[in-house]
Amino acid sequence: MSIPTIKQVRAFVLRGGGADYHDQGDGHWIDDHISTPMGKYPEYRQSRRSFGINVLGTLVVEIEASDGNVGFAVTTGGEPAAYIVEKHLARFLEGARVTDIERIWDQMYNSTLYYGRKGLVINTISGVDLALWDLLGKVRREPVHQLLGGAVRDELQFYATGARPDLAQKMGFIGGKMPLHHGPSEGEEGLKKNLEELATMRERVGPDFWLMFDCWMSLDLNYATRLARGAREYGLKWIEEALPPDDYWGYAELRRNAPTGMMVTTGEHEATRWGFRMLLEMGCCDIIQPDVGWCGGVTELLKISALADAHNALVVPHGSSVYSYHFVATRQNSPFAEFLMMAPKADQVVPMFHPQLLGEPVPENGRMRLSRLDQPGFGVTLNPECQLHRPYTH
Ligand SMILES: C[C@H](O)[C@H](O)[C@@H](O)[C@@H](O)C(=O)O
Ligand SMILES: [Mg+2]
Repeated sequence: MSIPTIKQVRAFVLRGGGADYHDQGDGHWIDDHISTPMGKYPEYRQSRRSFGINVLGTLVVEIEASDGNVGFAVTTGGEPAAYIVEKHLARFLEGARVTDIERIWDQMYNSTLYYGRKGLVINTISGVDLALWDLLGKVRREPVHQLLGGAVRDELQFYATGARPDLAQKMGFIGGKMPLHHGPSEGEEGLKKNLEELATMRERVGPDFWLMFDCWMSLDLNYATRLARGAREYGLKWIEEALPPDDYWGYAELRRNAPTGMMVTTGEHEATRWGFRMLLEMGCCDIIQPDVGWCGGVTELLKISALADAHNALVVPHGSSVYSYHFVATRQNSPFAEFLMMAPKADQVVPMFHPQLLGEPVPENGRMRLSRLDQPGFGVTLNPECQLHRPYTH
C-alpha cells in the first residue's frame, strides 16, 4: 500500500477561547483575581488578561496529504507560532510521508534548538505534531488512541478545575482544583483568605472529595510551605505549580517540607523529555502535568510518560481536550484526567476548547466512555463558523 505524502502545511490564527482558553470575556472565574507571578504589581493583580495571558491566541495547524486527507490541531500560539510553522517548520513536512512523524519531530526540534527548547516554539512544534497524528489517524481510519497501542481502560475519570468544586462534586467529578486567589504580595491576610476559601469548600464537599490548589507559578518556597502546612487540616490533596517552572531546587525542597500524604505537582509549563527529566530526577513532584499542546506533542509526551513510569510518577496531563483524552486512555500511569470548567461561573460542563472543535466530547457524570473517542484521528473537526485567518504563507 503506497503511503500518502504531505502536500501542504497551513497555519491559521483564531481568537476567543478555544485552545487559548484564557482568552475569555469579563466575569469569567478564570480571570478573577487569581494569584500569578505578576501579583507583586497591584495594577496587574485583578486580571491575568491585564498582563497579557491571552496575548497569543490560538494556532490552527492544517496538514493536507496527497490522498486528500487533512489533519489539523489547535494549541496556544497565535501569529508568532503561525510564522514559525510557515517560514521554518513546513520545509520538514512537505514531501515527507504521513508516517514520518518521529523524523519530522526530530528535525523540527533540532532546527529550532537555537531559539526554541521551551515555550512558544515547543507549543508550535506540539501543534504540528498533533496535526500529524490527527492526519495519520484519518489516513488509517483509526482513532489516535489505537495508533498509540490501544486503551488500557474503557472509561476515563476526571477531576474538574474551576472556582466551584462544590458544584463539580454534584456533577460527578472525582475532585475539584481551585485557583489560588492570593499570593505573597497580599501578606498574611491573603494567606488567611486562601485557607478560609479552602475551609469553606471542605465544609461544602465533606471529608472525602478531592480538593486541590492551583498556584500558577506564583509563590515562593516559604509561602508555599506555610500554605501547604496550613492546608493540611482541610485535607488538601495536592498543591500545584506553587513555584516558577525553573525552580527545580525549590520544588524538591517543597516536596520534602510538604505534609505527609499531600502531593506536590507541576509541569504544565515544562517542556520536552529533558525538562521532565529534571523534575523527575530532582524529586520535584509526585505527579507531572505536561500539556500535550505545549510539551512537544504526542510524540514527545510518549517519551515523557515512559520516563515518568520508570520513576513511579503519575502523568496527569494539563487540560487539553481531546489531545490529552486519547493519550490518557492508553497509559497505565495516567489513572485520571483534568477537565477545565470553561463556563464563566464554573456551573456547567461545556467543551473545553469551545467554540473551536465540533464533536468535542465532554465528561458525563465526571466520566467519559472510550466509545466517545472512536472517530479517526482526534475525532473532531474545526468549527466552520470560526473565522480562520492565515497571516503568513510560504
Ligand atoms: C486555574 C489555573 O489558574 C489555570 O488557569 C489553569 O489553566 C491551569 O493551571 C490548570 O492546571 O488547569
Ligand atoms: Mg495548573
